[in-house]
Amino acid sequence: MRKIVIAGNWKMFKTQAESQEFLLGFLPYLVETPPEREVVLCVPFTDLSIMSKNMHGTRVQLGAQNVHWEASGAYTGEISAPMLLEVGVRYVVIGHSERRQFFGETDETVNLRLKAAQSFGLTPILCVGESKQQRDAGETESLISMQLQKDLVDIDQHNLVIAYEPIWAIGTGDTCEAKEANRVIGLIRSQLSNPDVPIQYGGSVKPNNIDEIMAQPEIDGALVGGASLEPDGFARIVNYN
Ligand SMILES: O=C[C@H](O)COP(=O)(O)O
Repeated sequence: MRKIVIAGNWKMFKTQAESQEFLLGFLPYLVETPPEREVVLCVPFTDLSIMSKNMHGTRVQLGAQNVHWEASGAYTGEISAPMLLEVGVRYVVIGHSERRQFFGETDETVNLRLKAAQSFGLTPILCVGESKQQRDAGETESLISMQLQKDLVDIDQHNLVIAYEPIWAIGTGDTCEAKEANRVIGLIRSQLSNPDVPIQYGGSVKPNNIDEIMAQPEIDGALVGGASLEPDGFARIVNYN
C-alpha cells in the first residue's frame, strides 16, 4: 500500500507570527484527517524552530524547502541537513522548478542535495515537471525521463517522495487535468526501481479540485503552494473526500 503525503509548500511566505496564527487555525481540523495520511508543512527556514516547537505532539511533520549537499562549510546563505535535523525537520523539498529556474539548480546539484538529505535521514520531496514550451513541443515525457535519470543516480528509492509539478500549472490556476496528471505520474512510476514511491501532483491544487485529483489511481498526494497558506483551505485539501 503506497503512502499518501499531502504537503504544503509555503515558499517565501509567512513570518513567525503568521506561521503561529496559521497553526492555531489549522490544527483543530486534523481530528477529521484519516490517520494514514501524512501531513507536512514545508516552511521558510526562519519559521522552522518555532513551528517545530508548536507542532510537537501533533501529527504534522515539518519540512524545509532546500538543503545544501555539504554538512558544513564556507557556503554563505546555505543550510545543511544536520542543521535541519536539529530543529526537527523530517522532509525537504529538492529541485523545485523555482529553484531550478531562478537559482541555477541543475540535475547535478539536485542529485547532490538528494544524497545529502538521505544520508542524514531526511525524506526528500523531489520535484520534476515540464514547462509550457516543452509540453507544447511534445517533450514532456522525454524531459521528465531525463530529469529522473539524472536526479536519481545512487538515490535510495525507499526514502523518497516525488512531486510531478508541471511548471505551467504552478501558481496559475491552470491545473493539469487530473487524468493527464495521472498519466504522467504513471509514466514516472514505470521508470522507478521502487514502484511504491509516493508520487504527488503539484500545480494549482485547490479545495475545489483536490477530490478529483486524489481519486486518480496513480496519485499519492499533493504538493500545495498558494492554497496551503490559508488554514481552512489547506484543511479542506488535507481532509479530501
Ligand atoms: O510547491 C508547490 C507548487 O509549486 C504549487 O504551487 P501552487 O499550488 O501555488 O500552484
